Amino acid sequence: MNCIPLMINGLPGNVARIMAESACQDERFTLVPFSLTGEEITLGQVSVDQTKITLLKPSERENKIHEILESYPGCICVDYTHPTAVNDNAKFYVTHKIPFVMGTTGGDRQELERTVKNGSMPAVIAPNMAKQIVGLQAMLEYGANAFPGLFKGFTLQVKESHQQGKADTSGTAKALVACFNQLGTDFNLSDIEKIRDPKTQKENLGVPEEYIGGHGWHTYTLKAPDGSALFELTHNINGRQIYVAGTFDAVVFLKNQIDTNAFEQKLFTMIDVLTSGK
Ligand SMILES: NC(=O)C1=CN([C@@H]2O[C@H](COP(=O)(O)OP(=O)(O)OC[C@H]3O[C@@H](n4cnc5c(N)ncnc54)[C@H](OP(=O)(O)O)[C@@H]3O)[C@@H](O)[C@H]2O)C=CC1
Ligand SMILES: O=C(O)C1=N[C@H](C(=O)O)C[C@H](O)C1
Repeated sequence: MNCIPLMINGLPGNVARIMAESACQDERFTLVPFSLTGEEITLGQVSVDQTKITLLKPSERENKIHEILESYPGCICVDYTHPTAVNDNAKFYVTHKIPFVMGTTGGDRQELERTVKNGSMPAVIAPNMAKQIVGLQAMLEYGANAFPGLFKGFTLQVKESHQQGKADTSGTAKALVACFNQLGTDFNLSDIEKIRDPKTQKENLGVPEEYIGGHGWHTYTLKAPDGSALFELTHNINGRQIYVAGTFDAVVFLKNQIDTNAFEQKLFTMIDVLTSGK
């Protein structure tokens, strides 16, 4: 397979950096030496491995993108930016006919889906790229479709803990709540408990010190109305490395879509990627 040119957007952010470093070590990809960044970023360049990556602010990117696409034909974008950037970035990719993986959470998700469906290139959008969590999500979706109302009358409590700088409520938690509600709970997204205080994370939850700055710990608790039954689902992720393999599978999945079909379907999730087995 020829190397896929990969443009990782969101540098110098935390997840984008791990993706870019991992892409440099992965012979399936060529890292494109440009990255979309935020308007406030003062850095002009960052170094990843031996590669110098030029950062492009929203006000600069239109002038540069044609040259980038000419130099890196077949380029695929990976977006780990900011919830406030999701919709504009998606429109940018669609306008320039760039297939993309949207790992960034937040924004207007319905508008995001419409943007992709009205475009001409495929995209994978998922609030969680960790394959094991995607699998768990698929199992819950299966359960919700097969046994709707199974937990009717049960109460649901949702707690998610992330690094203090996380801008939004966990997109993963929101996606799982949708399954639990189909299973019969009546839970409002605004009742998700966001834990962002490092002291609480360390002392009450037991998040290891070295991961206070980068973790995603989630617990969903279902209780029977009379208190006689309790079910709990927990997934605790330390660090961010786990998101790399799924993201890169999504890129290869998109490349296969482009090579093999006429894009009847443009919008894909990580469950599609996992199901494809590629
Ligand atoms: N799907 C998944 O599996 C996962 C998703 N995520 C999601 O990825 C996103 C990024 O997380 P994380 O790296 O921790 O966040 P960070 O805040 O560390 O990084 C985000 C970066 O994006 C930059 N940015 C802001 N606006 C734009 C813009 N318009 N275009 C491009 N870049 C921009 C920020 O710049 P500035 O600092 O100036 O704002 C910052 O450098 C979050 O939404 C998070 O929830 C995280 C992990 C896994
Ligand atoms: O910001 C993060 O860190 C994460 N964001 C995603 C989310 O909002 O669910 C995925 C994971 O929890 C890490």
